[in-house]
Amino acid sequence: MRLEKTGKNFGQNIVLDNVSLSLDRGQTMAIIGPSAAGKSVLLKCLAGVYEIDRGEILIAGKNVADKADGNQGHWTDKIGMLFQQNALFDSLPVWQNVCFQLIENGSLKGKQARDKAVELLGLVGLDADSSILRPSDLSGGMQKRVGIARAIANDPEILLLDNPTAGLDPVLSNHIENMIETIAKKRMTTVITVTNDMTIARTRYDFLTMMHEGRVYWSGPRDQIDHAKNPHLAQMLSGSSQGPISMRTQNRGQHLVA
Ligand SMILES: Nc1ncnc2c1ncn2[C@@H]1O[C@H](COP(=O)(O)OP(=O)(O)OP(=O)(O)O)[C@@H](O)[C@H]1O
Repeated sequence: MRLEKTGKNFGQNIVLDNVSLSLDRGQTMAIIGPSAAGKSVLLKCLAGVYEIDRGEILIAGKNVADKADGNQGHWTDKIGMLFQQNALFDSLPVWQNVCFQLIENGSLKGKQARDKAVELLGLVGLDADSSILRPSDLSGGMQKRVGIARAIANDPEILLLDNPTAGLDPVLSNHIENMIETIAKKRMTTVITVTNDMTIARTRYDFLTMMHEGRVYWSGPRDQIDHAKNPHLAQMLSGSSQGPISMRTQNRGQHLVA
């Protein structure tokens, strides 16, 4: 999977600017960065939720962003995504949420789908009883795990996770990160995870990328992190309020702290 000089605007707001990244199958990458850096938009562009305005998204060598080329096909079927707000349907029980895509495309129905959902829920530490509940009956952490179970339901080649451990206790976070690692290594799934947990970012993924104001500020393998001489990265990893990254309002350039 490769992003080549990818760009995305919302009106006048340049949200992704010249983003180039590359991962081989089975490799994993954590993406960090301050609020509004473009992390979620990057994942959504990769998942086909948003179209990019510039550059290329290459999957298995094909530019899937180039509609004219007829390359798009069903590439989004190869992608599983956990959205930041989970995006679960409250009108459906948990098991139908988990197997939503498989039910929709006719791969599974009825008891088969329910059994598959229970199996997937087990992987994320939820018991079978939770499968018949509505998402709103679950705690925030449980909803997050249902979202992860849904993201892996179609055995994706590329797994995109927007803050998978947000709101989870350390034991569960560890369990989820172990599961992500196992999926990546055993199924050769490429994983890109946006996270605010700096320990997870620097220890659990093959590569780390830091974004800031829509650009890649630093990207490299895990063993290079401690040698990086990038003040943005150093500040982000240490969580210091002193440094080049200042607190910003929603609008680019308007700083709360100079
Ligand atoms: N659908 C949209 N329409 C207009 N602007 C958007 C849309 N989605 C995101 N943006 C803008 O794109 C920028 C990047 O947003 P994004 O959600 O990618 O940030 P982020 O790095 O994930 O931040 P956070 O860590 O706070 O979730 C922000 O300025 C945001 O307001």
